[in-house]
Amino acid sequence: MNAFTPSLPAPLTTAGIAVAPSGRVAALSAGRSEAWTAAINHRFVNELFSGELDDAQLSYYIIQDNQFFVPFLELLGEALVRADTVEAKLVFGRQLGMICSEESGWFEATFDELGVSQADRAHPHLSEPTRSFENLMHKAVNTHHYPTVLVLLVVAEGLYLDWASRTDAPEPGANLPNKFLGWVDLHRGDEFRTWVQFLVDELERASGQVDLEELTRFWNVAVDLELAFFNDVPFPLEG
Ligand SMILES: Cc1ncc(CN)c(N)n1
Repeated sequence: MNAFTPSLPAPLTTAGIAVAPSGRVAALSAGRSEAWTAAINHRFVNELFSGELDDAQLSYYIIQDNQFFVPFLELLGEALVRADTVEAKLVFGRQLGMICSEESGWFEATFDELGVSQADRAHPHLSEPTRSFENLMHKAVNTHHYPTVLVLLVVAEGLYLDWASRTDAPEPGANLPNKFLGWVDLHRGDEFRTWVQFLVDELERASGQVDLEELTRFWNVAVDLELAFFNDVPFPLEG
């Protein structure tokens, strides 16, 4: 990097999440900051913002993401079970309620709008990144280890908050169909930022005495899979 290259925002900071500079989350995120930056600035996100994704591309993405949804719910459920304070359990319970209503509603409305078949909603062919993500989430749930579960939640929610909070994102209420703007809106704003800050703070607190090596393995694979998930959406070759 030369003197004229602006430094890139560190993971989680695009939306103003506070990360202790010498803490565990900063250490975990440092190793995959390039992949994180590549994901939040992906062409998929650019064309979601501009509404240029065609229906086949958006359908491909949401069919796969709908398969991500159930293991993600189970991950949240495991976090609720393993959380060591009542306050944290309440936060997880509220977030479960939100995604089972608002987020699930966006999927259904968008499937209807795009004319996605019942077979593709329920039993699609799973892409390699979707299959690997499912495996990773099941593996994390089966550790029954709160900090490990939190690592996947921080990556999945923090990376989505970061891309949806880019300064070039369409404004709330912009003249853009809900199939695009609705997905952006679900991943930004004060409530979603507060949720991600909670996850980061919980991970910082709960991982204080934990060996970082295993957590780092989960962090790195999760960030790589987020990037692979976007890379998997078919785009015509640029030329
Ligand atoms: C692949 C992926 N990663 C994260 C999110 C946000 N929960 C998501 N919907 N899909």
